[in-house]
Amino acid sequence: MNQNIEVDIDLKIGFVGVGHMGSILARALSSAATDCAIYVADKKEQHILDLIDDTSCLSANAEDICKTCDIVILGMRPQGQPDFLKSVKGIVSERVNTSTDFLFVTMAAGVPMASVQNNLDYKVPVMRIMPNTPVAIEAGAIPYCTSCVDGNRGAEAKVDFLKSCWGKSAVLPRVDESQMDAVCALSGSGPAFVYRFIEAMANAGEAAGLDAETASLLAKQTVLGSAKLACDSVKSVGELADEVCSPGGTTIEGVNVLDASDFNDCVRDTVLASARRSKELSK
Ligand SMILES: NC(=O)C1=CN([C@@H]2O[C@H](COP(=O)(O)OP(=O)(O)OC[C@H]3O[C@@H](n4cnc5c(N)ncnc54)[C@H](O)[C@@H]3O)[C@@H](O)[C@H]2O)C=CC1
Ligand SMILES: O=C(O)[C@@H]1CCC=N1
Repeated sequence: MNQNIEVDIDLKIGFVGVGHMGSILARALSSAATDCAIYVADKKEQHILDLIDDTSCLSANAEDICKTCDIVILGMRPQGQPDFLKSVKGIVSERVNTSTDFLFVTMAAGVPMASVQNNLDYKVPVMRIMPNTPVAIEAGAIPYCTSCVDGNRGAEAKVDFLKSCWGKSAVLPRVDESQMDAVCALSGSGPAFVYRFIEAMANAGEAAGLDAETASLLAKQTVLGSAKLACDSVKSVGELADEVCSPGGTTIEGVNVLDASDFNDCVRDTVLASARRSKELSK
C-alpha cells in the first residue's frame, strides 16, 4: 500500500452499476479500502443485495452517489452511459459550485473520457479503466488512462488510491487513451478467448481418450501453470516452449501441427475483431 497517498479517511466511493464487472471491482475495493464508505446502486436490486450481504458495501441511489461521492465509478454498459450521465448533469453542475474535488471512473468498452465530460457538460477529472474478470481472484489486469487529472492533486491522489487498492487484485499499467481499444481486446475480452482455448484443449483430451472430468481438470491446470510459469520466469515464452519440446519427442509433433496451422492468424483476427468493436462503440 502506498503510504504517501493524500486521501481523507472518510472517502466516499460510489458504484453505479454493479453487474459482472462492477461487482468484482466493488468487492476488490471493499476488501482493500476498509476505511472508506463504498456505496452501490443498480437498477437490479438483487445485484445490490448480493454485495451488501457479504461485503461492507452500502446501498444508495445513483443520484445521491453522483451528488456526494468523492469517486463515482460507472459500471453500466457503454450504450446506457450517455443517458445516465445526461440525467445527472444538473446534479454535477450544482456540485461543482461548491467543490470540484471528485473523480469519475469509467470502465465502459470503447467510451472515450471526453464523452463522459461532454455528456456531463463539465470537464470532470476522469479515470478510464479496462478491468477483466480475473480481478475476482487477485489475478486481474486493469490498464487505465486519465484525463484532467495530471497536476490536480486531489484527483491524482484519488487515482493513486484506487491503484493501490486494486493493485492487490491486478496489474495496472498506465496506457495512452489511443491504446484503450487494444487493451480492451487483449486483456478485457481476453479471458473469454482463453476459456475457448481451455475448452478446445479439454475436448482434445477427450478425443485422446480421457474422460471429460479429467480432461477439463488437466486443461485448466495446464493453462494456469503455464501462465504462472511464464509470469514468474525470466525466460521468454519461446524458451519455455523449447524446454517442453524434447528432441524427437512428443511435444514437437504437436507444436509442428500448431505452427503449420492458421492458429496465429486466428488469434490475431480474434483480438482485432474485438478491438474494432471497441472503436465502433466510441462512435
Ligand atoms: N464483463 C467484463 O468482463 C467487462 C466489462 N467491462 C465493462 O463494464 C461495464 C459493465 O459490464 P458488465 O458488468 O459485463 O455488464 P452487466 O450487464 O453485468 O452490468 C451492468 C449493470 O449496470 C446496471 N445499470 C445499468 N444502467 C444503470 C443505471 N442507470 N443505474 C444503475 N444501474 C444501472 C445494470 O442493472 C447491470 O447490473 C460495461 O461498460 C463493459 O464494457 C469492462 C471490462 C470487462
Ligand atoms: O464484451 C465486452 O464488451 C466487455 C468489455 C471487455 C470485456 N467485456
